[in-house]
Amino acid sequence: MSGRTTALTPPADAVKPERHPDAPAPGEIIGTHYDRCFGCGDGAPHGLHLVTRAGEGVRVTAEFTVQEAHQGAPGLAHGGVLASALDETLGTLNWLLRVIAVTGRLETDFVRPVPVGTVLHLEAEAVAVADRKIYSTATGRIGGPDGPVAVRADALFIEVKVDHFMDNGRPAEIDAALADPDQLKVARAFEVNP
Ligand SMILES: CCCCCCCCCCCCCCCC(=O)SCCNC(=O)CCNC(=O)[C@H](O)C(C)(C)COP(=O)(O)OP(=O)(O)OC[C@H]1O[C@@H](n2cnc3c(N)ncnc32)[C@H](O)[C@@H]1OP(=O)(O)O
Repeated sequence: MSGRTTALTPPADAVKPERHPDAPAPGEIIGTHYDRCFGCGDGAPHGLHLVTRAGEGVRVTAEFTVQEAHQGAPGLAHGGVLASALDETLGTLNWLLRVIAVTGRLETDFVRPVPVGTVLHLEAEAVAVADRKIYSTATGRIGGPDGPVAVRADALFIEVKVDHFMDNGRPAEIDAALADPDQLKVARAFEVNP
């Protein structure tokens, strides 16, 4: 992690993140946390449809194919879309920690242009935890998992309770989520009781 701003430098009392004993095994696909999520949901038509796998330790890998709907300049991915792919991959790390957390800060470097049709190979790792704060870092490579880095990010996620969504989400979608048994299963996986 580059720690480019002090906000992304873990404090002295930060500890190494610990993979939860019930976390998905290395190599296992980590399912979507919400069917309509722009990052990982199957029910988001213009979404990224990211498929993420658990890695060793507190690491995940993901692949994202840049589609025509993701362009910013002709034939090239929009930077915000690439930042979303990094954000989603980083967010999935919290599954391995078994905590619900949202992005507080995301710092992104765009190193190489990413053409439409490219498969972006993403890798993320949680590097430190301090109370509710989870520090993590990610890269996106092109041309293969060992190809050159096209994008990278450092992030700070903040642990929240399920009330964060109940209190702030639009009621129509919250009610639909609570009525969906699959969504409730996801919430139980996070050990929350909505
Ligand atoms: C029915 C439902 C089922 C649900 C089933 C599960 C669903 C699972 C969904 C997961 C979804 C993931 C999706 C992908 C990841 C997103 O894209 S998440 C969406 C984007 N992010 C957001 O919307 C977050 C918006 N921000 C907020 O709501 C609030 O600012 C936060 C982040 C919750 C923090 O507020 P707070 O809880 O009041 O915390 P606060 O006391 O201000 O800060 C706590 C600590 O964090 C630090 N901090 C806070 N913000 C920042 C910041 N921006 N920069 C630096 N430090 C910060 C503070 O300085 C403080 O540090 P200490 O003083 O403890 O050292």
